[in-house]
Amino acid sequence: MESCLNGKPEHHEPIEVEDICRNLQDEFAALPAQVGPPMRGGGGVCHRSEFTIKPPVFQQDVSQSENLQVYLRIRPITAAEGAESQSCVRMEGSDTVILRDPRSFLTNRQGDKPPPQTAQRFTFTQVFAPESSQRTVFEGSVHGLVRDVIQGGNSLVFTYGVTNAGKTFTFVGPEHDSGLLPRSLSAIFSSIEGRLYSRSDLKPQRCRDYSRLTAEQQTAQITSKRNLLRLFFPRLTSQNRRA
Ligand SMILES: Nc1ncnc2c1ncn2[C@@H]1O[C@H](COP(=O)(O)OP(=O)(O)OP(=O)(O)O)[C@@H](O)[C@H]1O
Repeated sequence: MESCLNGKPEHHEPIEVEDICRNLQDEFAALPAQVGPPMRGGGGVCHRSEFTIKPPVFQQDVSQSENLQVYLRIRPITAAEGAESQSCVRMEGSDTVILRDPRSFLTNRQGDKPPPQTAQRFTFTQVFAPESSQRTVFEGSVHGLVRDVIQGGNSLVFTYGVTNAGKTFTFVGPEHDSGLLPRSLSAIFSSIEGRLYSRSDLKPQRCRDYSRLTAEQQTAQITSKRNLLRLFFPRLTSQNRRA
């Protein structure tokens, strides 16, 4: 840990991607073999009617009143991933998911006897199902934070997940179905509509401070901004001059 914090971790042997994959699978199976209460498979997602649940390894029990809120969005399974992948993830209420060991599906494909069904339970502030719309995710997660920011609060929002998990889709989204960032900006700009200061005699300084400009300083500012625009967008500014 120390070497990670102080700089690049030292690797004595080359790490191969295949090794990492194998290790992760072993980790899944190497949990303490404590058997939890049997659970009825509901919603038609689980193939078996019962399976054992191992004790949670990551129980992030985050209440709304805490500063840190962790949301999980499950994206729809793609055709390439196959419908059977859907069976790996099952929602239990609005804040919990059950993950099943994917090896059981792989072994089934090869015709071997499937290993005992094992699962892990993860709890979040809220879990969004694959069919959740961008609007539902925004209103259920970030909307309240944006309101706080408009009132002067501070918030940090980030997405975290493996490649192809849906981070960009959730954060930015396609043009016709915008994600968290455009929705947040739209809420912020709507909130200041009609309250914009239209004169150009204030100049922001550092973070929160500002200075009032004299008439000469305003002229100098306007000239320097026009020059910059001409430099970067010569065609646009010459069209404006003609109009
Ligand atoms: N909720 C969703 N509904 C429909 N399609 C989705 C959803 N989430 C992700 N996708 C699709 O899944 C694919 C991967 O999503 P995305 O590019 O957002 O992943 P990512 O986590 O940003 O990946 P990377 O880290 O590699 O950039 C994209 O084709 C995206 O359109």
